[in-house]
Amino acid sequence: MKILITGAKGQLGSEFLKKLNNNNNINLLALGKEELDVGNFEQVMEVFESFRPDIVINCSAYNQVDKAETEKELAYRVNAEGPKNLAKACEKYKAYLIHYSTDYVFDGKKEGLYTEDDPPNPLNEYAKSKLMGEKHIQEILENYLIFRVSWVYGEGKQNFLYKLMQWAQTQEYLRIACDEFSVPTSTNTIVEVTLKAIEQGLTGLYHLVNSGYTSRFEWAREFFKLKGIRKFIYPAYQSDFNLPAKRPRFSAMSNEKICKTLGIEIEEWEEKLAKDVLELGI
Ligand SMILES: NC(=O)C1=CN([C@@H]2O[C@H](COP(=O)(O)OP(=O)(O)OC[C@H]3O[C@@H](n4cnc5c(N)ncnc54)[C@H](OP(=O)(O)O)[C@@H]3O)[C@@H](O)[C@H]2O)C=CC1
Ligand SMILES: Cc1cn([C@H]2C[C@H](O)[C@@H](COP(=O)(O)OP(=O)(O)O[C@H]3O[C@@H](C)C(=O)[C@@H](O)[C@H]3O)O2)c(=O)[nH]c1=O
Repeated sequence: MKILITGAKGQLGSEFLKKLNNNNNINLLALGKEELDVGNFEQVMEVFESFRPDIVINCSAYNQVDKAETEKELAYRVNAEGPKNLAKACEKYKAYLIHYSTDYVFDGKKEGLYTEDDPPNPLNEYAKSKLMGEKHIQEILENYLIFRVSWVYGEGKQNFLYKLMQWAQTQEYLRIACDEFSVPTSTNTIVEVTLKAIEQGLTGLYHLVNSGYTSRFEWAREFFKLKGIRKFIYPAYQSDFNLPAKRPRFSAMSNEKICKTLGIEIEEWEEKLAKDVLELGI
């Protein structure tokens, strides 16, 4: 089986590589953005023409939420045009496309966990570009799987835990939002569940997150406790930070649909975080 991974140098792409690299049944082509720019349609078609993948796992993204407000064109190129190009190529070469979207497609006004039936209403340019990416895929392809994930962390830098470690080194105490809620989700969980879904040839849109939900403040406290870092964390409000992009206050999603469909349980975020800190040194 031939699998193409795009955005392979990011935190999710790297986790897939760790898992799939030594599998003799898989012919893996993992390309970073220098080798394959998903926003370049001709380049995408060239890679498909020569490699002819059966499965494409799109880990590429423009993920800088605040910068996307001003670098709008680039954000849409990667997050909307990229998936569109990949979907067109998958349609032509009969490949199965796996793609990732975000909890930020929601506005955070629901009083409960978001399900796949809830209407999106993105608040910022990053989220609008990601929603557009979802829509392009759904319009072009039938053989696709879109997973909305949230607050992703792994062995990379594009995550909140990495930022916390940086802040802890440079600030006397931390001020962390206690009014912003979602689900911290491990790249390891995302890879495991994605591979199970691929095995079953699942198609459609699903929410894929660890179980439970929390605030940024509690997430930070739990993380520092697990790391043995004694640092005072002051509960602040989202509005204190005056960030360029608006973020939903409560975007926690339910993983019930994917769990029921695959007949699995997904670990609570605290348990998974404890394991990741211990085993991976996150
Ligand atoms: N990180 C998070 O908190 C969340 C992530 N997601 C989604 O999960 C998926 C995986 O994200 P994650 O691994 O965390 O993100 P990363 O930012 O770690 O990885 C994304 C990768 O895509 C690369 N990339 C950027 N532009 C292009 C391009 N034009 N062509 C090909 N590759 C490109 C990036 O390169 P470079 O860094 O050099 O620009 C980076 O290596 C994405 O779809 C993301 O939107 C959803 C919710 C939360
Ligand atoms: C500067 C600062 C921010 N904050 C809070 C408020 C703010 O909303 C939040 C921003 O953190 P980040 O920039 O890491 O978060 P952000 O990049 O918005 O994280 C999101 O990334 C994208 C890719 C997603 O799809 C989402 O699921 C989510 O993971 O942190 C603090 O608590 N303390 C601080 O000192």
